[in-house]
Amino acid sequence: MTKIDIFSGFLGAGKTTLIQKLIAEAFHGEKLVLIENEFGEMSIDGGFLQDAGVEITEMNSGCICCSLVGDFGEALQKVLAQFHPDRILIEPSGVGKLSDVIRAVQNLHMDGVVLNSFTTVVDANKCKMYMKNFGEFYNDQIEHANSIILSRTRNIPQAKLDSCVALLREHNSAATIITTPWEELSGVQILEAMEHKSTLEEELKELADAIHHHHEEGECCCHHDHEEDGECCCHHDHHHDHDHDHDHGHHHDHHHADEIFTSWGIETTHTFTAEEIEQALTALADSETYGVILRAKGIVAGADGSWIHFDYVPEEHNVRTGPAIVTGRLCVIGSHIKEDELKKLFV
Ligand SMILES: Nc1nc2c(ncn2[C@@H]2O[C@H](COP(=O)(O)OP(=O)(O)OP(=O)(O)O)[C@@H](O)[C@H]2O)c(=O)[nH]1
Repeated sequence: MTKIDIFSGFLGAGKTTLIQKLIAEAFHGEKLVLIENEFGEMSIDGGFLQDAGVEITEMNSGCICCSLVGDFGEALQKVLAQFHPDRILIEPSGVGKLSDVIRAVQNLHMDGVVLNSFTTVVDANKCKMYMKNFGEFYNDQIEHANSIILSRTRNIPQAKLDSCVALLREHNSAATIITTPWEELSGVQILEAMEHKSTLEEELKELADAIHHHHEEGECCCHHDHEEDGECCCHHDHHHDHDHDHDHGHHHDHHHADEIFTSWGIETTHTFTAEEIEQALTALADSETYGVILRAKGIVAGADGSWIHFDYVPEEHNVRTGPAIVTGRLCVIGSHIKEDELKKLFV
């Protein structure tokens, strides 16, 4: 039996960090496959997972709710046949809807596979802001999680933590919520909370009902009403769909991630100093100039021969040295981002 664990969470919440901890501390002796569906031009990571002997399948094309159904099914079948893993870890894009991912997995009806857990990682400091600004995506991730794991709770003011938990509870009364800083917990403790069976069973039942309902309505995973043409928009090009909606003068309140979020990425042979990267990341907070930047990450050559690895989420960035990669690359994700201005910073 292969367990599937889904690790949802908004851009930069800490999904990869959590997976890393569980691999180091909780999944000992298990054969693991990680399927990543990054939003953006390229996936950037420091290679730690390969080092840990984890098979990685990347799916970098397209929106999760549509591409998942076909490509994802294929990717899953392939890794099952090839590796017979004990566990498949799925890390959907930070702007993917968890309900779409769960539904896509369930619709595959694969033998020998059990949906084991669906977890959402939440940055405790940004919960309120993201709920307000990106609720359609963010709240879906909260509502469908059977456990919610807060990141960055170490030095958070008590009142902020309380209000974060209260907000989460408004959207999900049943999930196990982990509020303890991860450093104080073992991976095994976290995994036990993730696998909290009773809520998972309830959640699966609710989802089964929802899927049944969904089929009755003749809707596809996009929640669009396709009665007019009887076809699921998943087979269409998204942009075509928009035209279609405009043509018929009706609008819907369901968005694809790529309608709201955009990404810009480059491969670069330029060298940078750590100070230059620091300055560039500090500048990203200026949303007038750059748009709302939600996430940036990259690995670029340092002017001194080292390699610079960096991460950015609003109000926080991290610049460090790390191993070389085959060519420098970086990626920026946000809402209404201004590529021309970003180029001035990084090109
Ligand atoms: N201080 C602190 N930083 C954290 C914590 N979790 C993650 N980070 C940092 O936040 C940044 C993003 O973490 P990731 O684990 O890459 O987040 P992700 O959800 O995989 O991000 P995406 O790449 O957008 O999918 C990194 O710089 C982490 O080191 C935490 O609990 N505390």
